[in-house]
Amino acid sequence: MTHHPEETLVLVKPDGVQRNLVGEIIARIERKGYTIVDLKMVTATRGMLEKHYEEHEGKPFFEPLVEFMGSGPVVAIRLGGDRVIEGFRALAGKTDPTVAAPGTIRGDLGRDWGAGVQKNLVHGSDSTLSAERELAIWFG
Ligand SMILES: Nc1ncnc2c1ncn2[C@@H]1O[C@H](COP(=O)(O)OP(=O)(O)OP(=O)(O)O)[C@@H](O)[C@H]1O
Repeated sequence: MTHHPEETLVLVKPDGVQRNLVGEIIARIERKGYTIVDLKMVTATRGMLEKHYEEHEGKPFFEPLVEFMGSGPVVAIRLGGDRVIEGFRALAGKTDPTVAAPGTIRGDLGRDWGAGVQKNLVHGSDSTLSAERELAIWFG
């Protein structure tokens, strides 16, 4: 049987695009050895974001998060590689960029800009099930 490496959805969020960190973030992903299978820049619709963040619906940060994520273009990446889901999340670092470990994308490039942990540069799917669901939203 042929070997199909795992895939995950990575997003460079609007703060990463606005700060011109797309190249830096992609360079880290490539140096780690993962494969960019597909990539596009897109400004998400409200519908896409409501689906993407459906697990957070009703939480106090949901509305501001959807608004922020639709405030400008994001770079969506279909990323492949063995254990890429956990591997990319390790590269990204903890959700809160203020305390994310140095060496990670969020730890090296992120901080609190006054809206708590919202502007944390990247998203990465957290399970095979979310990866499949999220890749369908962003890549159809
Ligand atoms: N308390 C909060 N206040 C503001 N924004 C938040 C808060 N918690 C989470 N977020 C935002 O919602 C996103 C999704 O939250 P989640 O808990 O799934 O974090 P994560 O799994 O580390 O991040 P992601 O799913 O984006 O990789 C976070 O990346 C962050 O942008």
